Amino acid sequence: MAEICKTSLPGVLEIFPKVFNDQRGYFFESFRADWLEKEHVFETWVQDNQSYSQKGTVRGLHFQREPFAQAKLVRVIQGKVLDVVVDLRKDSETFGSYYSTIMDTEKHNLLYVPRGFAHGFSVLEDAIFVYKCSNYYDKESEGGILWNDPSLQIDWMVNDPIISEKDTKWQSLEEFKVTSEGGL
Ligand SMILES: Cc1cn([C@H]2C[C@H](O)[C@@H](COP(=O)(O)OP(=O)(O)O[C@H]3O[C@@H](C)C(=O)[C@@H](O)[C@H]3O)O2)c(=O)[nH]c1=O
Repeated sequence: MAEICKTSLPGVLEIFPKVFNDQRGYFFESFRADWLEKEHVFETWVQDNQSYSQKGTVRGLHFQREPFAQAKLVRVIQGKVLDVVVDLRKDSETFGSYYSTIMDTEKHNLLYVPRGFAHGFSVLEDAIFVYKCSNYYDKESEGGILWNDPSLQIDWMVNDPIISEKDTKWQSLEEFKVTSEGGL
């Protein structure tokens, strides 16, 4: 059975599947609804996404606003990333804190990211990143926080990252707090 671990941010779960290795290769269960149900999380996943990124890329930090807010269940199927989530939930005791973890194809770990978090990752080895979303993509609902926000002090473990133009223009956490009246 997979190991379901609470993290430093209430609601964020890290999942370590049981991997069966033998002379052919490996087998593991990559998704089970009951992993989350045991933690009283009930999601209907409606969209799966896949991206490929070169080593040195940073994508993030992204969220969608209500009514298109998304929970995500993320993992890598090739390569290695540093996955990062930032708590943007209004009135959360951990508002403005982040959790990061290395995701790779040895541990095959997954991260459950609830609504109300910004999410991003940096690419430590060329990576295929896949994730389930609990709501559909909606361009108008997209939001973000600057990946290198000075108050977050995230160590992304990459220098001079490859980044989209869009991701250079998000708000700082301070600006976000003001414009969102304290959070998501
Ligand atoms: C996310 C997304 C993008 N797109 C389109 C929009 C755009 O033209 C192209 C690339 O989009 P982006 O640059 O936003 O892709 P990307 O930077 O990979 O965006 C993703 O980043 C990670 C960190 C997340 O957490 C995701 O939720 C998502 O925001 O794909 C969709 O059609 N559907 C989607 O669900």
